[in-house]
Order: sequence, then C-alpha cells, then structure tokens
Amino acid sequence: MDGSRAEAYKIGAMIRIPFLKMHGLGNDFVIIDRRSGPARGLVLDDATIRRISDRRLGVGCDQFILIDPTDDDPIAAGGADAVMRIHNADGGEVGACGNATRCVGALLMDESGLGRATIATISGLLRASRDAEQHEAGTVTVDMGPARLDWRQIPLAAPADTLAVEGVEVGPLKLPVAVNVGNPHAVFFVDDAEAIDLTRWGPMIERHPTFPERTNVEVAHLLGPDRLRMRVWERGAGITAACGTGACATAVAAIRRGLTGRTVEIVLDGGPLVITWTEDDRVLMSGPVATSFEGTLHPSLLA
Ligand SMILES: N[C@@H](CCC[C@H](N)C(=O)O)C(=O)O
Repeated sequence: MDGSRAEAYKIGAMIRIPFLKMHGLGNDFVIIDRRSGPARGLVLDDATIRRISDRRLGVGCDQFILIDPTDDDPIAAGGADAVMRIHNADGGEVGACGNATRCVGALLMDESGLGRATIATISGLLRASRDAEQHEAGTVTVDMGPARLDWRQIPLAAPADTLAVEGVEVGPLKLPVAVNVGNPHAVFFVDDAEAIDLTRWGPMIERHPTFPERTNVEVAHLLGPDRLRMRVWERGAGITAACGTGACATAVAAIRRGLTGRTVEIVLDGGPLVITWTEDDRVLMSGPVATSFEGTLHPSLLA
C-alpha cells in the first residue's frame, strides 16, 4: 500500500468519510468536502477515486469532486469561496465540469445565504449565481469564462483551423469544431445526433492523435431556431446524460458556424441547458442542480 493510500485507509477505518451525491441533468457526482470535519486532510490517489467512482464496486459517479479550503491555495488567488477539484470516473484530474460547478455553486450559496459564489478551479475562477426565481426553481447560472479557440489552447497537436479541424475523420464524423471551455471539446454537426453510435466512435475520437490531452466528443443537430440536440461521449467517463461544458462548447461552435444566435438551448439526454456566449466573450450556462443522497464511504473503498 503506498503512502497516500495507507493514510486514506487509516483515516477511513477510524472515521467514516461523508460524501454527497449530486447531479445536474443526470450527470452525477460524488462530492467530498475537505474544508472541515472528517474529510479534512484526506489524501486520495487516482486508483481510490476510480474505485469510489466505479458503479459496480463503489458509490458510482461520472465525476468525483473535492471541495477544498482556499487557505494558501495558489489557484484561489484573486478571491474565492472555495476550491473545486474535478476528477473523471477514470481517476484523472481535469480542468472543468459545468454541471458540477452549478452543484458546488448551489452548495456554497446555500451556506452563505447569498445569491453568488466564486469557485476556484485549475482553469480559473468561476462565478455562480442565482436570483430568487432561480432559487425557487432549483437552477443556477455559472459564468464559465471565455471560450478558448486557438489551436494551442484546445490543445491540438498541430496548427489547424478550429472551426473545422481537418484530419479528424472517424466513421460518419468529420471536420469538428474544437473549443476549450476549461477542458477540450470536439463538436460534430450531423444530420441526426440520435443516429450516431457514440459508443463506437466516441473512444476513437477521444484518443485521436490530433488531441494530445484527449478530448470530449459532442454530436449535435439543429432542432429549430437557437435550439440544438446534443449527445456526448465524455473523456474519462464515456456516455453521460449531460455535459455542461459540452453544452457550452456546442453553443459556441454553433454560434461560430453561424447556425444560431448568441443564446442557445441545448437539449441533452437528461434535459435542457441554456447557454449564452456574450459579446465580451463570457460563456454563461444556466440549468438545474439536484441532491440525490448523503452517505459515508465504506472503509474498504479506501483500502
Ligand atoms: N460532465 C462535465 C465534464 C467533465 C469533465 C470532462 N469529462 C473532461 O474530461 O474534460 C460537465 O458537466 O462539464
């Protein structure tokens, strides 16, 4: 047993570590709050996170979320209410998760009683907000920051036009729009997103050599004016019911291609998100948050 695993087990065997299970449109998370209480100081390696995230062995989730204190954390510089660290179900740490940002934003706003919260992530500070009407409806808006559109920012392996990336041709999918909203996305516009076999093509695009950090994969078609249907294959998690950053990337891609106006409804398997890409380059995402249950981790998951 390596050091961090032994430490996690020691803590977990003595004290049950509490977690919260939340979701945004069915994209679900195990959330552990390390700011205080039994989880403070808990160290978890990628293998442990993978085990907890496994739906057969552990609690099960698409993403594993840690809420950390801001004290002395360089990523919280500039002023944040908490730090959020995001891991995919495969254990790897990633830069963004739109649905989890709404969930953590709601938790922080519940705590403070205010209508806004600032969350530090490795990709930057994100601002969550809700007015009284949204509070009542259980929805939150997050400013996901600017859309990164240069090939180096995606990143791509070589210079390319991110509006139609040449050389990515897998089955029926080609010429994706590449967008980074804190994490990389390849958005394919197709005639019928329902007809695309994402289980087959998704993993091949996720690991295509064009994307050195791998990529999330979206397929989308227009449903009507400013309304798109989108399905997703998530890097490190596979098909999920919704992907907030995927919806942001798809909206930005559609706007860049001239398919829609600047506010777009994206209909995912789990339901709709509303995305606005402002003239001053902020990507705003609004949608629901929900808590499923609270629990404690069984010590065997930390062993
Ligand atoms: N479900 C998320 C995105 C999670 C991270 C993604 N799979 C990645 O690897 O970048 C969302 O709601 O944005």
